[in-house]
Amino acid sequence: MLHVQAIKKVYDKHIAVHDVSFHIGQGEVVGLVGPNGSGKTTTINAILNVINLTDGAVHMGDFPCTSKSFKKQVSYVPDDLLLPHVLTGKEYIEFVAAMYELDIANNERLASLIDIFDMKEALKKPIEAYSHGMKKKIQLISAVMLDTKLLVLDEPFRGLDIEASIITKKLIKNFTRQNCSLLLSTHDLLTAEALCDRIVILSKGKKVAEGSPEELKQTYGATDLEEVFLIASGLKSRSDRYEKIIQNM
Ligand SMILES: Nc1ncnc2c1ncn2[C@@H]1O[C@H](COP(=O)(O)OP(=O)(O)OP(=O)(O)O)[C@@H](O)[C@H]1O
Repeated sequence: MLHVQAIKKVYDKHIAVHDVSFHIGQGEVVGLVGPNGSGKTTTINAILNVINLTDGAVHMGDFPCTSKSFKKQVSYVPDDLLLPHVLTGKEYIEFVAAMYELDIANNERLASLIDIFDMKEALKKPIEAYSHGMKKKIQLISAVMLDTKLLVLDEPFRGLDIEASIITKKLIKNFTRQNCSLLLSTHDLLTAEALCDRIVILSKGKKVAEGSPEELKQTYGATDLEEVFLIASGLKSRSDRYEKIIQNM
Protein backbone atom coordinates (compact mmCIF):
# COMPACT_ATOMS: atom_id res chain seq x y z
CA MET A 1 0.00 0.00 0.00
CA LEU A 2 2.13 2.92 1.23
CA HIS A 3 5.88 2.68 0.72
CA VAL A 4 8.26 5.15 2.32
CA GLN A 5 11.65 4.47 0.74
CA ALA A 6 14.92 5.74 2.17
CA ILE A 7 13.65 9.27 2.64
CA LYS A 8 16.09 12.00 3.55
CA LYS A 9 15.38 15.65 4.33
CA VAL A 10 18.08 18.22 4.98
CA TYR A 11 17.18 21.73 6.18
CA ASP A 12 20.15 23.98 5.50
CA LYS A 13 22.83 21.74 6.99
CA HIS A 14 20.59 20.01 9.50
CA ILE A 15 19.52 16.44 8.70
CA ALA A 16 15.90 16.15 9.89
CA VAL A 17 15.33 12.65 8.50
CA HIS A 18 17.88 10.22 7.15
CA ASP A 19 17.34 6.91 5.33
CA VAL A 20 13.90 6.21 6.82
CA SER A 21 11.99 3.35 5.17
CA PHE A 22 8.81 1.55 6.14
CA HIS A 23 5.59 0.39 4.57
CA ILE A 24 1.96 0.28 5.59
CA GLY A 25 -0.06 -2.67 4.34
CA GLN A 26 -3.73 -2.60 3.47
CA GLY A 27 -5.84 -2.45 6.63
CA GLU A 28 -2.79 -1.91 8.83
CA VAL A 29 -2.33 0.66 11.59
CA VAL A 30 1.28 1.76 11.88
CA GLY A 31 2.40 3.95 14.76
CA LEU A 32 5.11 6.56 14.32
CA VAL A 33 6.73 7.42 17.62
CA GLY A 34 9.89 9.19 18.70
CA PRO A 35 11.21 11.94 20.99
CA ASN A 36 10.65 15.62 20.16
CA GLY A 37 12.58 16.56 17.06
CA SER A 38 13.09 12.95 15.95
CA GLY A 39 11.56 13.51 12.50
CA LYS A 40 7.92 12.40 12.79
CA THR A 41 6.42 15.58 11.34
CA THR A 42 9.05 15.67 8.60
CA THR A 43 8.16 12.08 7.69
CA ILE A 44 4.44 12.95 7.61
CA ASN A 45 5.16 16.06 5.54
CA ALA A 46 7.09 13.89 3.09
CA ILE A 47 4.12 11.50 2.77
CA LEU A 48 1.77 14.46 2.25
CA ASN A 49 4.22 15.91 -0.27
CA VAL A 50 4.29 19.31 1.40
CA ILE A 51 8.10 19.32 1.53
CA ASN A 52 10.62 18.54 -1.17
CA LEU A 53 12.68 15.52 -0.21
CA THR A 54 16.45 15.70 -0.43
CA ASP A 55 16.45 11.99 -1.33
CA GLY A 56 14.19 8.95 -1.33
CA ALA A 57 10.60 8.46 -2.41
CA VAL A 58 7.07 7.84 -1.19
CA HIS A 59 4.46 6.04 -3.24
CA MET A 60 1.21 4.11 -3.05
CA GLY A 61 1.04 1.32 -5.61
CA ASP A 62 2.17 2.89 -8.86
CA PHE A 63 1.46 6.43 -7.73
CA PRO A 64 4.21 8.70 -6.38
CA CYS A 65 3.24 11.11 -3.59
CA THR A 66 3.52 13.99 -6.07
CA SER A 67 0.63 12.63 -8.18
CA LYS A 68 -3.00 13.72 -7.91
CA SER A 69 -4.09 10.05 -7.69
CA PHE A 70 -1.93 9.62 -4.57
CA LYS A 71 -3.17 12.85 -2.96
CA LYS A 72 -6.82 11.94 -3.50
CA GLN A 73 -6.26 8.72 -1.54
CA VAL A 74 -4.72 10.31 1.54
CA SER A 75 -6.49 12.29 4.26
CA TYR A 76 -4.82 13.97 7.18
CA VAL A 77 -5.62 15.24 10.66
CA PRO A 78 -2.82 17.58 11.77
CA ASP A 79 -1.71 18.06 15.36
CA ASP A 80 -2.17 21.81 15.18
CA LEU A 81 -5.56 23.41 14.89
CA LEU A 82 -4.94 25.64 11.90
CA LEU A 83 -8.46 26.21 10.65
CA PRO A 84 -10.14 29.12 8.83
CA HIS A 85 -11.83 30.79 11.80
CA VAL A 86 -14.23 32.89 9.72
CA LEU A 87 -15.87 29.80 8.21
CA THR A 88 -18.59 27.86 9.97
CA GLY A 89 -17.95 24.16 10.52
CA LYS A 90 -20.40 23.38 7.70
CA GLU A 91 -18.58 25.73 5.31
CA TYR A 92 -15.25 24.15 6.24
CA ILE A 93 -16.57 20.65 5.52
CA GLU A 94 -17.92 21.88 2.17
CA PHE A 95 -14.52 23.43 1.40
CA VAL A 96 -12.62 20.18 2.12
CA ALA A 97 -15.17 18.12 0.17
CA ALA A 98 -14.80 20.44 -2.83
CA MET A 99 -11.01 20.06 -2.75
CA TYR A 100 -11.37 16.30 -2.90
CA GLU A 101 -14.23 16.51 -5.44
CA LEU A 102 -16.50 14.67 -2.99
CA ASP A 103 -20.26 15.05 -3.32
CA ILE A 104 -21.58 15.49 0.23
CA ALA A 105 -25.26 15.92 -0.60
CA ASN A 106 -27.05 13.03 1.14
CA ASN A 107 -23.68 11.62 2.24
CA GLU A 108 -24.54 9.05 4.92
CA ARG A 109 -20.95 8.66 6.11
CA LEU A 110 -20.75 12.40 6.80
CA ALA A 111 -24.16 12.47 8.49
CA SER A 112 -23.09 9.58 10.77
CA LEU A 113 -19.82 11.32 11.68
CA ILE A 114 -21.64 14.56 12.57
CA ASP A 115 -24.09 12.56 14.65
CA ILE A 116 -21.56 10.47 16.61
CA PHE A 117 -19.34 13.49 17.35
CA ASP A 118 -22.48 15.45 18.36
CA MET A 119 -21.57 18.38 16.11
CA LYS A 120 -24.88 19.07 14.34
CA GLU A 121 -25.62 22.34 16.15
CA ALA A 122 -21.96 23.43 16.25
CA LEU A 123 -21.67 23.20 12.45
CA LYS A 124 -23.75 26.36 12.11
CA LYS A 125 -21.31 28.37 14.24
CA PRO A 126 -18.06 29.98 13.08
CA ILE A 127 -14.98 27.93 13.92
CA GLU A 128 -13.61 30.83 16.00
CA ALA A 129 -16.33 30.00 18.55
CA TYR A 130 -15.18 26.36 18.83
CA SER A 131 -13.39 24.85 21.81
CA HIS A 132 -10.12 22.97 21.26
CA GLY A 133 -11.96 19.63 21.25
CA MET A 134 -14.58 20.86 18.77
CA LYS A 135 -11.82 21.99 16.38
CA LYS A 136 -10.28 18.54 16.62
CA LYS A 137 -13.67 16.95 15.95
CA ILE A 138 -14.24 19.05 12.82
CA GLN A 139 -10.80 18.01 11.56
CA LEU A 140 -11.57 14.34 12.25
CA ILE A 141 -14.99 14.56 10.57
CA SER A 142 -13.61 16.25 7.46
CA ALA A 143 -10.76 13.72 7.14
CA VAL A 144 -12.76 10.55 7.83
CA MET A 145 -15.66 11.61 5.55
CA LEU A 146 -13.26 11.41 2.58
CA ASP A 147 -13.06 7.62 2.94
CA THR A 148 -9.50 7.53 1.59
CA LYS A 149 -7.20 4.51 1.39
CA LEU A 150 -4.79 6.07 3.88
CA LEU A 151 -5.56 8.24 6.90
CA VAL A 152 -2.68 10.07 8.56
CA LEU A 153 -3.39 11.12 12.14
CA ASP A 154 -0.98 13.34 14.05
CA GLU A 155 -1.82 13.25 17.78
CA PRO A 156 -5.55 12.79 17.04
CA PHE A 157 -6.57 12.40 20.69
CA ARG A 158 -5.00 15.60 22.00
CA GLY A 159 -7.80 17.84 23.29
CA LEU A 160 -10.58 15.31 22.78
CA ASP A 161 -12.79 14.48 25.75
CA ILE A 162 -13.04 10.86 26.90
CA GLU A 163 -16.17 10.05 24.90
CA ALA A 164 -14.73 11.55 21.69
CA SER A 165 -11.48 9.61 22.24
CA ILE A 166 -13.43 6.36 22.61
CA ILE A 167 -15.38 7.16 19.41
CA THR A 168 -12.16 7.96 17.54
CA LYS A 169 -10.55 4.67 18.62
CA LYS A 170 -13.63 2.77 17.43
CA LEU A 171 -13.54 4.69 14.13
CA ILE A 172 -9.89 3.73 13.67
CA LYS A 173 -10.69 0.06 14.22
CA ASN A 174 -13.61 0.23 11.79
CA PHE A 175 -11.52 2.12 9.25
CA THR A 176 -9.03 -0.73 9.11
CA ARG A 177 -11.79 -3.37 8.99
CA GLN A 178 -12.75 -1.72 5.71
CA ASN A 179 -9.16 -2.35 4.52
CA CYS A 180 -8.12 1.27 4.83
CA SER A 181 -4.70 1.95 6.34
CA LEU A 182 -3.63 4.31 9.01
CA LEU A 183 -0.48 6.11 10.11
CA LEU A 184 -0.74 7.29 13.70
CA SER A 185 1.86 9.66 15.08
CA THR A 186 1.61 9.90 18.85
CA HIS A 187 3.50 10.36 22.10
CA ASP A 188 0.87 8.21 23.83
CA LEU A 189 2.42 4.75 23.92
CA LEU A 190 -0.53 3.10 25.64
CA THR A 191 -2.79 4.15 22.77
CA ALA A 192 -0.15 3.13 20.25
CA GLU A 193 0.08 -0.31 21.84
CA ALA A 194 -3.71 -0.70 21.86
CA LEU A 195 -4.24 0.41 18.26
CA CYS A 196 -1.14 -0.31 16.20
CA ASP A 197 -0.21 -3.48 14.33
CA ARG A 198 3.33 -2.21 14.00
CA ILE A 199 5.30 0.66 15.48
CA VAL A 200 8.15 2.57 13.86
CA ILE A 201 10.44 4.34 16.34
CA LEU A 202 12.43 7.32 15.15
CA SER A 203 15.33 8.91 16.98
CA LYS A 204 17.47 11.79 15.75
CA GLY A 205 16.00 11.47 12.26
CA LYS A 206 16.70 7.74 11.89
CA LYS A 207 14.53 4.66 12.22
CA VAL A 208 15.90 2.85 15.28
CA ALA A 209 13.26 0.13 15.69
CA GLU A 210 10.23 -1.37 14.01
CA GLY A 211 7.89 -4.21 14.90
CA SER A 212 4.63 -5.19 16.51
CA PRO A 213 4.34 -4.12 20.17
CA GLU A 214 5.00 -7.74 21.22
CA GLU A 215 8.01 -8.12 18.89
CA LEU A 216 9.50 -4.87 20.18
CA LYS A 217 9.08 -5.90 23.82
CA GLN A 218 10.75 -9.25 23.09
CA THR A 219 13.59 -7.74 21.09
CA TYR A 220 14.44 -5.24 23.84
CA GLY A 221 13.65 -7.54 26.78
CA ALA A 222 11.26 -4.85 27.98
CA THR A 223 8.12 -5.15 30.05
CA ASP A 224 6.28 -2.35 28.26
CA LEU A 225 6.53 -0.03 25.27
CA GLU A 226 7.79 2.87 27.39
CA GLU A 227 10.88 0.83 28.23
CA VAL A 228 11.27 -0.18 24.56
CA PHE A 229 11.02 3.48 23.59
CA LEU A 230 13.64 4.58 26.13
CA ILE A 231 16.12 1.87 25.12
CA ALA A 232 15.60 2.19 21.35
CA SER A 233 15.87 5.96 21.36
CA GLY A 234 19.00 5.95 23.52
CA LEU A 235 17.30 7.58 26.49
CA LYS A 236 17.54 4.71 29.00
CA SER A 237 20.64 5.84 30.90
CA ARG A 238 19.21 9.37 31.18
CA SER A 239 15.92 7.97 32.45
CA ASP A 240 17.75 5.80 35.04
CA ARG A 241 19.65 8.90 36.23
CA TYR A 242 16.41 10.92 36.54
CA GLU A 243 14.81 8.09 38.48
CA LYS A 244 17.66 8.17 41.03
CA ILE A 245 17.37 11.97 41.33
CA ILE A 246 13.60 11.75 41.85
CA GLN A 247 13.95 9.00 44.47
CA ASN A 248 16.46 11.13 46.42
CA MET A 249 14.28 14.26 46.37
N1 LIG B 1 11.42 23.98 8.44
C1 LIG B 1 12.46 23.56 9.15
N2 LIG B 1 13.64 24.20 9.09
C2 LIG B 1 14.71 23.77 9.79
N3 LIG B 1 14.70 22.68 10.60
C3 LIG B 1 13.56 22.00 10.70
C4 LIG B 1 12.38 22.41 10.00
N4 LIG B 1 11.39 21.51 10.31
C5 LIG B 1 11.93 20.63 11.17
N5 LIG B 1 13.22 20.92 11.41
C6 LIG B 1 14.14 20.17 12.27
O1 LIG B 1 14.09 18.81 11.88
C7 LIG B 1 14.14 17.95 13.01
C8 LIG B 1 12.92 17.03 12.99
O2 LIG B 1 11.78 17.83 13.25
P1 LIG B 1 10.30 17.24 13.25
O3 LIG B 1 9.36 18.39 13.37
O4 LIG B 1 10.15 16.34 12.09
O5 LIG B 1 10.30 16.38 14.59
P2 LIG B 1 9.09 15.69 15.39
O6 LIG B 1 9.52 14.29 15.66
O7 LIG B 1 7.82 15.88 14.67
O8 LIG B 1 9.09 16.53 16.73
P3 LIG B 1 7.90 16.83 17.81
O9 LIG B 1 7.62 15.54 18.53
O10 LIG B 1 8.54 17.84 18.72
O11 LIG B 1 6.72 17.37 17.05
C9 LIG B 1 14.23 18.85 14.23
O12 LIG B 1 15.58 18.96 14.61
C10 LIG B 1 13.69 20.18 13.74
O13 LIG B 1 14.28 21.25 14.44
